[in-house]
Amino acid sequence: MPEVTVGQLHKKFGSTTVLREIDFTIRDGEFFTLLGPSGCGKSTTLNCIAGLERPTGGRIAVGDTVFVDSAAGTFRTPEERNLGMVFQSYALWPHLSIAANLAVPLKIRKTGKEEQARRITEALDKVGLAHLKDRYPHQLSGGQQQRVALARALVYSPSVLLLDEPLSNLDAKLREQARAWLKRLQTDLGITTVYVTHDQDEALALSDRIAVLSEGDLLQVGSPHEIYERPAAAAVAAFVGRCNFLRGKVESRDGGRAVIRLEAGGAVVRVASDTAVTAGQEVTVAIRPEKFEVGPANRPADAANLLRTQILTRSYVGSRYEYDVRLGKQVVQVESTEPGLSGEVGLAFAPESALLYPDAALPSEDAEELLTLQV
Ligand SMILES: Nc1ncnc2c1ncn2[C@@H]1O[C@H](COP(=O)(O)OP(=O)(O)OP(=O)(O)O)[C@@H](O)[C@H]1O
Repeated sequence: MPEVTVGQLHKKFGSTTVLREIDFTIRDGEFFTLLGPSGCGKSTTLNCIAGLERPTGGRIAVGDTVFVDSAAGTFRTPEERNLGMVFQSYALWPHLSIAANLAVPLKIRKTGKEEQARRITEALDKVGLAHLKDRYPHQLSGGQQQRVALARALVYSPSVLLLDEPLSNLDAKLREQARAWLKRLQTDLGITTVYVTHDQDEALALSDRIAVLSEGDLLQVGSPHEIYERPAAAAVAAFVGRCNFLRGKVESRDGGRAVIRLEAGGAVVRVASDTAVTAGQEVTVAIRPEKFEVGPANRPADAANLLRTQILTRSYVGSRYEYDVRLGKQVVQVESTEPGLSGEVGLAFAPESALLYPDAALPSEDAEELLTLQV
């Protein structure tokens, strides 16, 4: 299976730029996910790889085969690319049986009758539906239709599998089962897969690596662990998982740590930082809700950073409790297995478990509104 290289990919619709110089390489056999909020350009990127959109600039290649090279005027049609594609809508032909649906791409490729039958059985076996080959799409559940769509994309042995939100039409429980099944299938087949989703949990669970897009820019490419633990930008931290953003001003540096006075509550905290920040600079400190250790408000502050806060509300979410706490004029989200926290509490966090972004801008106005108390 080949690598997929996308270089300097640029796309405009009319005068609107929707992709700006996107660069990534997908490794052989990798499950690679394009993740980001609605409208960030995920589907456009996938469609450029599929050949359904013509990029305004850049280069796309699979192995040694160049699909697009804008500078050289190269553009291969979707049929010439031999990629397997599955859409959210499945796009099965309702008047054709399952076997006949799978035969369509084989007929287009002029595959012989016997070979067609062999490939159809093999592809349906892969998705566990060979016994339903004579049924029609409306006689199958949503989950089964989605498997048929996948079998139809695999039946002609594509070099790469392209999946655009394929699980979005399934209900929550089925979606989780389908996710595990899809991951097993992809691992068994070892097929290079490009997956589009706006669902961060799905991206974290399925992917070998994730590319996070925002408004046409590629913000970060990394393993799920890197994306969650070391987000390259505040916007990545905000989009993947829950995160608190605290504004502050750098007072000094202390070795590999920045000493910061927080705007909310006025506490002075230390945050590990490789980024060059200087005294007086405005920064944003990002801390995930599970990185806080909750304890008494009056314990000694020298062991770790300590924020004195007040519990506002508690929600039970099954495995843990989520608390909203007040820090100055801001609401901070905290996770704990302790059921009975109330009144004043101290939130401790290690300098290494917070993230520092060298600008005072919160990722979005929505986030700011959500996190600020109206007092
Ligand atoms: N054919 C088109 N003509 C004009 N604008 C388009 C066209 N297709 C997409 N766009 C715009 O390009 C931007 C990126 O769209 P795209 O579908 O790639 O986003 P996305 O991240 O896949 O979002 P979603 O998850 O909502 O599908 C959006 O602003 C969208 O409105």
